Amino acid sequence: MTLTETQIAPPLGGTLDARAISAWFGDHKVLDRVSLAMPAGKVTALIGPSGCGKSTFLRILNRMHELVPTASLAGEVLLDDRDLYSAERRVTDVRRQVGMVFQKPNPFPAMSIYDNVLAGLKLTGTRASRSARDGIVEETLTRAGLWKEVRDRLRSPGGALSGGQQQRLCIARSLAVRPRVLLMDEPCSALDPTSTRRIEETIAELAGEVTIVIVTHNMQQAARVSDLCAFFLAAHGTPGVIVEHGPTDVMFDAPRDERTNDYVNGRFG
Ligand SMILES: Nc1ncnc2c1ncn2[C@@H]1O[C@H](COP(=O)(O)OP(=O)(O)OP(=O)(O)O)[C@@H](O)[C@H]1O
Repeated sequence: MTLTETQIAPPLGGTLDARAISAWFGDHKVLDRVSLAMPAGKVTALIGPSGCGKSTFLRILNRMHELVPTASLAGEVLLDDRDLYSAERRVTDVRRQVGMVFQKPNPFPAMSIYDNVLAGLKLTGTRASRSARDGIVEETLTRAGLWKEVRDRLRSPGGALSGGQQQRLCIARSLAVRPRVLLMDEPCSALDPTSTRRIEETIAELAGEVTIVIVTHNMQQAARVSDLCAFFLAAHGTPGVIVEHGPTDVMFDAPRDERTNDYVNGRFG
């Protein structure tokens, strides 16, 4: 694939629809028939106590779960009505369309900021002219809220940035391959409050353009950044299920289930 300047406009987010997802590590079942629709351009937060399967569910959404040798799953994940797990679907294509930002910022530390942004494009074999590359770097760093801070030092190593800047660089790197969906697994848990707030602003700016699914333990963060919330729970060694999901304001102000109410108000977990 060769990119031209006209092709670097951001695509609109896609709708993800997970249907009856069960997951195992070996014979340990960790999710039981979890269904969740994650609407295009919205931010969906996955909340719940440790070990209830949120990260596993997230990693199923871009086929990273299958990287674990003992892992298996049942159910289907549709991206705009097409199953990510169908036989004709290439896993590299799935991971390009459904990007991932991890808990710990993981830029290539010795690689320049400029090359870090383009690293995913190189991996997918995408060729681009010099001016198209410059355009992608500026556009994605701008969308990730980092451009103004790094525009004068694009050739500096990614590892020289602060933790919060590194995380925004990783967001820019994810955006450079033009994903329809961005998965974020506790993206702020390694960051200070100021950097956390900056990432939250970035999420707000990206919403609408990209569908975002974020795992967070921080209830204030879930309330601030998400449109929709899903509350996961795994009771007493049983596999994780979604107890309740819906608009974030309802989940926080008027949940239907007492367990949701207790969790969002910090009474367990
Ligand atoms: N690679 C793995 N191999 C075996 N078991 C795993 C693996 N990853 C996760 N598990 C198990 O799957 C279950 C769900 O873990 P998962 O990390 O998805 O939960 P979580 O809700 O994201 O937890 P946390 O909030 O602590 O990150 C746990 O029992 C965990 O021990």
